[in-house]
Amino acid sequence: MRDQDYMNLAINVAKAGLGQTNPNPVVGAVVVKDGRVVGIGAHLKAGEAHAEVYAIHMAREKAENATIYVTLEPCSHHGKTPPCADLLIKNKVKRVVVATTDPNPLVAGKGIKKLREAGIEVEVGICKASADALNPVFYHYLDKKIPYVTLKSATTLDGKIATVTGESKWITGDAARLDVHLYRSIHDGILVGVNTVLADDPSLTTRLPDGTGKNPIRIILDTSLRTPLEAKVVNDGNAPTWIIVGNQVNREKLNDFQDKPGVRVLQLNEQTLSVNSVLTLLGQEGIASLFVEGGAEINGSFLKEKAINQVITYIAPKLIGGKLAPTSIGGSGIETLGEALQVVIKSVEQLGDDVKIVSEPI
Ligand SMILES: Nc1c(/N=C/[C@@H](O)[C@H](O)[C@H](O)COP(=O)(O)O)[nH]c(=O)[nH]c1=O
Ligand SMILES: [Zn+2]
Repeated sequence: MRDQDYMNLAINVAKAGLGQTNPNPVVGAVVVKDGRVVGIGAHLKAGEAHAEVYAIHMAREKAENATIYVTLEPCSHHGKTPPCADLLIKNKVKRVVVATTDPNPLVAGKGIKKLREAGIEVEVGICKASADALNPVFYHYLDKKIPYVTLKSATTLDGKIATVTGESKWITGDAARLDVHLYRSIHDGILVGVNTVLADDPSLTTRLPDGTGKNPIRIILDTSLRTPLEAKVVNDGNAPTWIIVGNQVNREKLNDFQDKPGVRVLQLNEQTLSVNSVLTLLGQEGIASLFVEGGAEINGSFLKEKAINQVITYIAPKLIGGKLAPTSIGGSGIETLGEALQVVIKSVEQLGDDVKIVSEPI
């Protein structure tokens, strides 16, 4: 196997931590000695061991004179765990292959420098693009301190999210809906508007066939606190629910929700909720990744602010028409094509009968 092959293995191992490590990045490490893999590790949870620690621990005495492949530069600062660079030096690793350097100013280049000063051969840049593609959430949240926003919509071929009579269950099939639950399971928060709560009474939990998958925090944008007291999101206790309201909501209305399990009402000091204030608040609350499931009005407000980092579109092979049938993005809309949010299509795939398109704003 070549360096690239071992690094691709480390990249795949890193994916074990997806959705579990925020606000830390996912990282993978593979230790190779005399052409044999002797240690593998992934960072699984912020505050717990780093990928290198697991891999070196598994390699034991074979780590001496071995090569370690790490998807991100080994840390050199004393965070919640001792520096990995010191661990590699202590275990007399011979060569360190790093896919990409750490964007964290605390770390950038320091780990590599420490290793080289200890006489360890360090190579940087193998599979850099694939390694960077692991952590868009980490890079974005570190830089901006607001969540990385994925906007998801599910429409018919003619772009509708429901019929003129409001019927929407279901537009997409099981495979696409399962895919949505996989996204939910790796996100810190899922956000809908109160109109979706009123129309669908959604549970917004992760329901994977094997019953695994963590539930994201359910975030409801609800300027005047119209969320019904009997709604699933405030009664099922399956996941925390944060209802974000404007400053016109009075005290007794707020008190109605205080004994609801896991429900927090967060009041912003503005009459109507602006996307930027919501994202700033969620960033402060530690939400690094946000899955926006609409509906149309909410999607419209995120589009207006261009507060979108990734778009997941599911298209079902159905036509329902209807001038009044809602499309996936409502709101006041963008008036000129020149101001359109231009995206790059990253992938197109078939999921059952539906098509899934992943795109990212340029
Ligand atoms: N109508 C559809 C969707 N609809 C999405 C939202 O309008 C629903 O309220 C929300 O997914 C329900 O959440 P739940 O109760 O946790 O299942 N989303 C999809 O991917 N396909 C659809 O056909
Ligand atoms: Zn480390």
